[in-house]
Amino acid sequence: MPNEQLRRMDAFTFPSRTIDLSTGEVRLDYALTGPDGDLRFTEVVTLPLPAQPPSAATVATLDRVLELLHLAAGVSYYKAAAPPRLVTPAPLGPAAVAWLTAVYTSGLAEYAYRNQLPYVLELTPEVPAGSVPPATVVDTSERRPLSAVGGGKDSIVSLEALRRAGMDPVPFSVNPNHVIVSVNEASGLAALAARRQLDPALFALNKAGARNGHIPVTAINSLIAVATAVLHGLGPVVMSNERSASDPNLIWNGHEINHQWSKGVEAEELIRGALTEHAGLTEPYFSLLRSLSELHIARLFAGFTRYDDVVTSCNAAFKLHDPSARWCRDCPKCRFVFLALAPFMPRERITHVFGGDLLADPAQLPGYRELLGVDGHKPFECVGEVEESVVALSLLAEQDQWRDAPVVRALVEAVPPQAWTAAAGSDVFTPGGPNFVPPAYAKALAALT
Ligand SMILES: CC(=O)N[C@H]1[C@@H](OP(=O)(O)OP(=O)(O)OC[C@H]2O[C@@H](n3ccc(=O)[nH]c3=O)[C@H](O)[C@@H]2O)O[C@H](CO)[C@@H](O)[C@@H]1O[C@H](C)C(=O)N[C@@H](C)C(=O)N[C@@H](CCC(=O)O)C(=O)O
Ligand SMILES: Nc1ncnc2c1ncn2[C@@H]1O[C@H](COP(=O)(O)OP(=O)(O)OP(=O)(O)O)[C@@H](O)[C@H]1O
Repeated sequence: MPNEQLRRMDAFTFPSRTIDLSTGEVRLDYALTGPDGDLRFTEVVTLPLPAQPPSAATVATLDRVLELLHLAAGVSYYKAAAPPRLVTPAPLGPAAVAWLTAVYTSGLAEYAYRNQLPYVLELTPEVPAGSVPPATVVDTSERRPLSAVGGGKDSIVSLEALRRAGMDPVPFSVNPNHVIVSVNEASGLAALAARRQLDPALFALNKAGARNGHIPVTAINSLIAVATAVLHGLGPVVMSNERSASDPNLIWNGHEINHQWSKGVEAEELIRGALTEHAGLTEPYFSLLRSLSELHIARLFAGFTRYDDVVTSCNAAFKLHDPSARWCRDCPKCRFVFLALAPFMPRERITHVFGGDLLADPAQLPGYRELLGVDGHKPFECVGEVEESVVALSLLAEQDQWRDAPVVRALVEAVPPQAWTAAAGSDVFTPGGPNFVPPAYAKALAALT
């Protein structure tokens, strides 16, 4: 379909959704509609099946969670055209509407900014009038947690905190690649996995030049995790989203543009509200690491050596097409994670983990200048705050093993005096900020910190 036709699309709808309980296959149908005809898409999510068939009550709760997943996973297809109308298939309560609105506006804010589509930031879903039959209340707070694993350092810290506290976590991933499989193997814990298949028609449209950009992928993975927890009779979904995920990259047209929005605390509060209101789950989901900075998490991660051969935080390793084997060693995330881990590891160990030494490579200097706030704005990537980077640098400047590394030396000269002053008074190792961690889990984390 030519791009002009895509641009004339005026609505995005959610025609149907099915689940086959004998295979775990969930089919989510979408449509872009406009004067030149409709464009249909189907995303297929395959949930792992439990040993015993689910009860009718479980299926009813699952269905409510899948209703929310259907809405969230639409962002991938909506963004191909970005029509002005978003039309939901059924009535929703106020918490679900607030969550959905934020997923399509704040969650697509980076996309809107890059494509210069300010109206996306103001999108208001059209929700049919009517009330939603109340969901049956389900309290799973005392059951084994499902711990989302992304292959990087953060989810490893959570998994270890839960394991050490005797909470018997179940690792869970969507589309686990070789990195995630190896991390799970290194943990020694039996993991669950779900499959998610985007409609190939989307890739064809992308190739033909359709609108494209970043989507709030954590919102989607989170709901697949909650659906799996419900189906398997497990407890809360434990995420590993850090404090700085809530901080925007920049402000545009009066709106915060945050690459990591669906990892932030606002998204966490909204999804919890939607799950409680719409699916009846009283303690469905929280981030264990919410009160910690990236630098603090890096210090905790350095305490575990069993994952050194497999841990990979670099996003290039998680691309659907042509992924890198592990760290690419040349992106903002590789640069930031190296900087954050370096103060807490012997130089040989971190060089082994990454397969190279980024602070010995002067070609990395321009990227590090951005991370340290010397040039440009915070990159559109999962990286910590400028202050965290400056604190990490100040720790490196005190260590014999790092002081004379070319990148460390050049950065120490480039960072302005006021940034050093801010770093000196920094609270990066003091947990803080709003969080939704239940008391028993807070104890598990405190034992680690
Ligand atoms: C791996 C990655 O970083 N991908 C981002 C990249 O996409 P790229 O084209 O380079 O590779 P693919 O991920 O293979 O995507 C191929 C196309 O498919 C579209 N797509 C992918 C997944 C999906 O759920 N829906 C889709 O429509 C995608 O747009 C491609 O056209 O650049 C894209 C554009 O900026 C990003 O959207 C891709 O990000 C992935 C969705 C992804 O999984 N990214 C995470 C690693 C990520 O960025 N996590 C953030 C948290 C973001 C959040 O709020 O949840 C983080 O860690 O900070
Ligand atoms: N494929 C996936 N399946 C399930 N959960 C995922 C997946 N990828 C990421 N997550 C979860 O989403 C959240 C954000 O992912 P993120 O990539 O920031 O974390 P990470 O891989 O644990 O650590 P790092 O920040 O070092 O990459 C984490 O809670 C992570 O567990």
